[in-house]
Amino acid sequence: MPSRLSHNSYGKHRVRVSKIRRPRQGAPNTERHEFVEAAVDVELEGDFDAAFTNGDNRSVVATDTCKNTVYALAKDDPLETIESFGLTVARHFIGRYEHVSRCRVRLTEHVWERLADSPHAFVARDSVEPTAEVVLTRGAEPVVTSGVEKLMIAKTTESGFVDFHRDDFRTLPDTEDRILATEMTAEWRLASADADFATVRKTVVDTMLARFVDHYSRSVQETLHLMAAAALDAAPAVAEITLTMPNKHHLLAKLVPEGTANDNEVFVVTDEPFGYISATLARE
Ligand SMILES: O=c1[nH]c(=O)c2[nH]c(=O)[nH]c2[nH]1
Repeated sequence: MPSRLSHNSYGKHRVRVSKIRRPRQGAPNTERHEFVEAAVDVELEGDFDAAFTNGDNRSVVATDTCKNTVYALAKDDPLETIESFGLTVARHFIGRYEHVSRCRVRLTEHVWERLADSPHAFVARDSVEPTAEVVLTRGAEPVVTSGVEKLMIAKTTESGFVDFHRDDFRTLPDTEDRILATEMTAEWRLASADADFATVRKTVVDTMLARFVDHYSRSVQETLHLMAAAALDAAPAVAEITLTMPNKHHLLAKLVPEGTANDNEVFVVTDEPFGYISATLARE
């Protein structure tokens, strides 16, 4: 069967790195540390066809080398944000290897919060994972997309779902009062790689959360759209935003003994199947 290699990429995923930023003053147990942790995916595209089609590895920068590179770059990069470290990694691969035409770096941060104002103790309280993706194509500007995963939000009223399509496959009744719960993923593409990533991140997340609270939700679709539109309005540095909201259903529990009332108090929480709602909003 004749075939053509139409696309290929390779790299190392989940290179887990942490860094202590040390002010380098005072005794080791008194200096005030900053502690950051991320998992880094590196993917390369370029002149690698021969490795796939001929077993010719001469151009292959080993995935093990990709892993070593992440740790080597973390020594000198302050890891100020996952976006800025992603840019450092992508620029390294494009700068050093002429046969690499595109480098895609995806990072997920594991957030450590300072504990009890200690100079060197931290706690991870939050399920939220900040994410970033940097795609650098040779000869082009880097494209930076920031995001969050596992942002768990819920409201216990001010949500309903009525008047949806009627046919003989529908069984779900209209409801004017239900729990709306989701584990949101958001990704926002920055118009420029020079953006102040941390400030934009705070603006986007705070704005979306405020919008989640401030209205009666007629559907996940409407709420998602309101949140994305508010984020675009509040953050001019964002060119496009995609939100994904799985609908984590809380279904009214049928209580025993038979006939016991359940006045919207006790619910069965279901994982699967779940509704899956997603949309992208771009600036006009
Ligand atoms: O907000 C919702 N959107 C839907 O599309 C949907 N479908 C469903 O069964 N429940 C819900 N809720």
